Amino acid sequence: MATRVRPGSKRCAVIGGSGFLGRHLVEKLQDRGYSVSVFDLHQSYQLQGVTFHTGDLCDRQALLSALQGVSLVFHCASPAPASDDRALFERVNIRGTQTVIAACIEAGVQKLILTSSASVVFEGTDIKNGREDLPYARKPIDYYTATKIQQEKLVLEACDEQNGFLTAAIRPHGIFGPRDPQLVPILVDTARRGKMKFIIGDGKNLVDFTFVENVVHGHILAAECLRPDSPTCGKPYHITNDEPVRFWDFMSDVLVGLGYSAPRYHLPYTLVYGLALLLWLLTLVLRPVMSFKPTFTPMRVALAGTHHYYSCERAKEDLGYKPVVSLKDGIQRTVLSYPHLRHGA
Ligand SMILES: NC(=O)C1=CN([C@@H]2O[C@H](COP(=O)(O)OP(=O)(O)OC[C@H]3O[C@@H](n4cnc5c(N)ncnc54)[C@H](OP(=O)(O)O)[C@@H]3O)[C@@H](O)[C@H]2O)C=CC1
Ligand SMILES: CC(C)CCC[C@@H](C)[C@H]1CC[C@H]2C3=C(CC[C@]12C)[C@@]1(C)CCC(=O)C[C@@H]1CC3
Repeated sequence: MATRVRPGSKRCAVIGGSGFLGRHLVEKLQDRGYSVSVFDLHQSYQLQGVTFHTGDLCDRQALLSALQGVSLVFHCASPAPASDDRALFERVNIRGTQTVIAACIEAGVQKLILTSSASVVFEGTDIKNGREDLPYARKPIDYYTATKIQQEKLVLEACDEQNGFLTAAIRPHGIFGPRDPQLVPILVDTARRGKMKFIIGDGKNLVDFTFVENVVHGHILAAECLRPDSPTCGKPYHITNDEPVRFWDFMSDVLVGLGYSAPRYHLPYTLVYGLALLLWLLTLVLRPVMSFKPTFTPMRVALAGTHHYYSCERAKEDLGYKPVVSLKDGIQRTVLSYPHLRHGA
């Protein structure tokens, strides 16, 4: 094991710091006086005072050189769920996370905070105010989620108070905000192709959407509360906006805010889910000869048509968490940040 980094040092590294959440985290950490470095496949921006290391997190040597002198690591890298690439998820989220843990220990890092996902307990059926003690999904809804479960277990099991290596996991849900490459762009693309006319199910299902700055806030609180003997050691925390909202109201607010029409016509959930499943199976069969990516995947349909919202009581109690941006303000700031996606732009 390397020489231990001075306890209380404010040197941290963000693995995945070029991504959507990672970059917001880097910016806030810098504001709070941390000295920050980024480890990612690529460098997507420049920020004075931030050092970038490009490399693959599965490469232990590359990680080791990036982690020298770092006391706190945030691991928020993952292949995008939309890639639906089982081998890639297993390589990066499972074996890569084992490499991250080993490199952290070897470099003398003291704290590791993982960005997990609230979806680790979601099996495609209703979850209302779910707490962290719900069992992991036995039948995860996709490969992405299956590997996020393994990843979270690895990180939490690595927590070793005796040897001074402390870990915790943040489970956000439905992150949105400026620069998100996923939720708003996919929504707008679907609307532009005339496919956002339908509501899947009765439209009354409640879901958590979490403004990115609240997710960042949860990560930093977890890192700062993670001390030997603190209740945070080895624990997962739901971090949400604490304002469950009807999935279709949220979608409509974003669409209308950007000048598109809200979906109006209802389609039965089981019909759409069945069709999405058929289409997904077809993409698997046809993959050797052609590749296409359906908009309505079984995972998206399940997310769009069921209740799934989570209690963040544990984060409130252990971390003193409270959302810093309301859902209404978050939606407004998000909509304003995408002028190029406005209707007619
Ligand atoms: N967005 C959401 O709604 C939710 C996200 N999460 C989790 O939050 C985290 C961040 O997600 P988000 O910011 O949305 O995702 P992004 O894709 O924007 O960011 C992930 C970053 O990790 C990088 N990366 C991927 N593979 C590797 C690798 N092998 N080595 C080094 N870097 C790599 C990506 O590079 P590249 O772009 O080149 O692939 C990207 O820069 C993820 O762990 C995700 O599972 C959890 C719940 C909800
Ligand atoms: C086409 C429409 C039915 C839906 C368009 C919006 C969706 C792209 C998003 C709605 C909920 C989002 C979500 C995620 C990705 C984007 C959505 C499906 C995650 C799967 C991202 C990664 C996670 O860990 C969980 C997220 C749940 C919510």
